[in-house]
Order: sequence, then C-alpha cells, then structure tokens
Amino acid sequence: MKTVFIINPAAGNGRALKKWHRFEKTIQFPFEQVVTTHPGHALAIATDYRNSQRDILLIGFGGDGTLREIIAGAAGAKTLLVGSVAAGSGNDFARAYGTFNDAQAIEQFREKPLSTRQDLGEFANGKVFQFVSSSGIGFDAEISIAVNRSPLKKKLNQLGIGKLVYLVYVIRTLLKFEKFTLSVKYDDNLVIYEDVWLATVSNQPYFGGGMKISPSSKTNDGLLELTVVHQISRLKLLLVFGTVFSGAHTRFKEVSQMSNTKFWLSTEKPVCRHVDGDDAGTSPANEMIAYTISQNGWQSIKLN
Ligand SMILES: Nc1ncnc2c1ncn2[C@@H]1O[C@H](COP(=O)(O)OP(=O)(O)OP(=O)(O)O)[C@@H](O)[C@H]1O
Repeated sequence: MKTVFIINPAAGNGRALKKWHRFEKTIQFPFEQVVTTHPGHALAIATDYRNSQRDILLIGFGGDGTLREIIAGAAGAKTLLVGSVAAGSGNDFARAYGTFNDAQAIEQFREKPLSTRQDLGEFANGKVFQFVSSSGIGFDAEISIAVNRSPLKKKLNQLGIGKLVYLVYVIRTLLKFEKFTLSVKYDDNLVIYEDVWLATVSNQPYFGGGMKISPSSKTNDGLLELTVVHQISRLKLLLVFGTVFSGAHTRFKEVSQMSNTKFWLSTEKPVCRHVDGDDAGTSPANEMIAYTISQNGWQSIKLN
C-alpha cells in the first residue's frame, strides 16, 4: 500500500520536524514524504490524492490541526485511508482514533490493512468549516486562539516551559471573559441559555489535550454531542475544569449535554470560535448556524 507521510514542522510547538527526522531513520518500507510549508498545505496535499485508483495510506505527522486538514481533503475518497503519528501539542485525534507508535506498527498495518468509516462534523458560515474532534464557541476557543497567537508561547518554548502559557491564558481569559447568551435549536425544541461560558459540539470524547468533555461521543454513530457550560461562578468553573479530565463534570447542574444529528446555534453577539483547537473566526450575532455531520465520511485506520 502506497504510504505518504504529511509532516507539519510547526506542530508540537515546532518539535515535530526533529521527531520526524528521528522517526524517518527507523522506517523499513517504501514511502513518500511531504513537509507542509503553510497552513492549508496538508489539505491541498490530501486533495491531490483524491482521484487515485489505488489505495493510499496518508499518515499525518502532527497534531489535531494537521489531521483535520488531511481528513477534510480525503473525506469521501474511498481509496484514501488516514492514520497518524502523534506529534502535536494536544493530540486529541490520537486519543480517539488511535495512532502509530512506531514505524514497525505501520509496517504491520500495511501487511493487513483494516479501515473503518468515520464521521466528519461541519457547519457553514460564509464557507464550510469542518471538524474531526470538536468545534467550540466561547471560553475554550478564546484560550486556544490566544495561545496559538501568543508571542509568549515562542519564548516559553525556547525555555522548555511552553505548557505554562496555557495556564497564563486560562487565568487571563477567566478574568476578562464576557459571558454570552446562546440559543440552541434541535428537532422542534428551542432552548435559550444565559451566562454561557462555552458551547462545544463534539464528535469524539476529548478536547483541549486530554479533557474528556463529551464522554458519550462516538466517532461513527452519525451523531454530535453539544455541551453547554452556563450560569457558573469563576471559582466553580475552575473546579469543573479540574473534573473534565475524568469526565465527572457532567454531574454539575451548570453543564448541559445533549445528542442529536443536527444543532442550530446562535449567539447574541460575536464570540470566538474554534475547529479542533484552531481559530475559526467568530460566531455571527443572532444568526442560526447548523452544526451537522458531513455527507462525506472518511476512512480511518483500524488498529487492533
Ligand atoms: N509550515 C507551517 N508553518 C506554520 N504553520 C503550519 C505549517 N504547516 C501547517 N501549519 C499549521 O499548523 C497548525 C497547527 O498544527 P497542529 O494542530 O497539527 O499542531 P499542534 O497545535 O501542535 O497540535 P494539537 O492541535 O494537537 O494541539 C495547523 O492548523 C496547520 O494549518
């Protein structure tokens, strides 16, 4: 099976390329490699392989953003199979879909490849946004966008304490975040949530680097799960965040969860938005946006 590695050198706070150079030396089978040069490049690379008549294994060597781009390019193409070697910062993709730990695991997989069809989440707002793991509006989006843009990130990375930057922005965002009103429409229901901190639409349990925000999510059930955190004090929000790693946050009355094939979400003012932890602009004020599963699924590797 033709195997192509798509390497994002910017992933893992710039450490992915070094990791690739070490990994590359251990590969004992024929392969091709492409190192991305800019955001959107992995999408273009995967799209180029769409019309292939033979099966191709695309391996994203990066994190959640890299895999989202590859999958958006590969979705709907029956000959493209997507796997990963986790080389990002959060690596929530790897938690849900599995990952190759070493080159030997890929070699074994190539001898007996197994695949499974997976869902891809999407919403349209000017253009179509796709998400593999989750898309969120609010507090979590503001933190991840601030961290991604932060000049502090580079400096602290150089000192080897890059993770500290998250803590800095969690505290900063906690102090200055302006809560919002969220309208949710699903089936024949309309629910209005006041004082909302975040609303996350999930296709798999994890987000934010190992937080089990949506424990009941399954990657191929045709359903999305919505989590809304609302009407909660700053102090209690911190407590709830502490419980997200185990999934115990769902017991708090301030955490509402529901499952459906489609959700319509509207905020009363523009609020920061992310797809798989990457910047996705802001939600438009007072406009219902439909979050749903794309008609095009994608083929993931199936590991034993
Ligand atoms: N050569 C490049 N230079 C800068 N950015 C790039 C380059 N190639 C890809 N990107 C962008 O880097 C972004 C971050 O990559 P990715 O999400 O894989 O890593 P990460 O943020 O470290 O990991 P995670 O999302 O798992 O925390 C992607 O959205 C992608 O568009």
